[in-house]
Amino acid sequence: MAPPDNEEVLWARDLEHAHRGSPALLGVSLGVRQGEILAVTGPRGAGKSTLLDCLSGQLRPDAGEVWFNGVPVHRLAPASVDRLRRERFGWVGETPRLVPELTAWENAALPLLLSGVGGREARRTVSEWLERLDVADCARLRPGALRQAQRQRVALARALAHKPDVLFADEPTAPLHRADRAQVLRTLTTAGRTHAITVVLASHDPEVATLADRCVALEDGRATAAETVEEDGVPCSLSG
Ligand SMILES: Nc1ncnc2c1ncn2[C@@H]1O[C@H](COP(=O)(O)OP(=O)(O)OP(=O)(O)O)[C@@H](O)[C@H]1O
Repeated sequence: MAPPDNEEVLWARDLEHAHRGSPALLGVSLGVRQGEILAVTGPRGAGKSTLLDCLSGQLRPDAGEVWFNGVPVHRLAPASVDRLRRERFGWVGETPRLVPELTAWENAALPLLLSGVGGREARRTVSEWLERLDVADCARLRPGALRQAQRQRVALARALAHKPDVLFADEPTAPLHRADRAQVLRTLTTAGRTHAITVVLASHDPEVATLADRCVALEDGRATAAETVEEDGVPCSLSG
């Protein structure tokens, strides 16, 4: 069955998944509108990462459906999932996985170059993102010479430079100090808003909800609350 609401770029119904017999998702349904910033909150082990993995096609759920723009992600062949993820999705995780032999600029440009964008255009686009993310002066350095916060910003530039339809961010600020955390979160959500990129942002930090349009709270693999965040940034509850 196709998703009922065409405004929802991403739609999931009754998702269930267990890791080696241990249940991680127990019937989660949600929809994300084009350009919306959705926070997925909940304590450690609540199922946030499993949900993002299923939504982004990295994990095939045991049961349930995931649709992206009318495409049944849960039924796609691995090669089609890879293509979807490369061309339409961006991903930033807890640990910035950069190629150690490449400079910050080359790392951030990889998805663009792999998708056939010319060197000059890739250079311009990536330079703009590195500038926006305040790491332009690191462009020629390799990851080993960067601080963790700088590496995470480069990973963010890589995830955003090809202007994905959906950016998935799974605990993107977990390894950062408090000041860096706030700045990276703000940069990420601002980038989403100014470029109409849909953002699905998972974190156990309730502060992320203050930056989102809406919040889904998970607990023990179930959605316990789905709330619209007020303009003054009232966070959604964690317990429903
Ligand atoms: N690869 C795995 N093998 C076995 N169990 C797993 C695996 N990944 C997750 N789990 C279990 O599935 C449940 C949900 O984990 P998940 O990582 O999705 O939650 P989370 O909310 O993202 O937690 P965290 O904030 O700690 O990452 C937890 O009980 C976890 O221990």
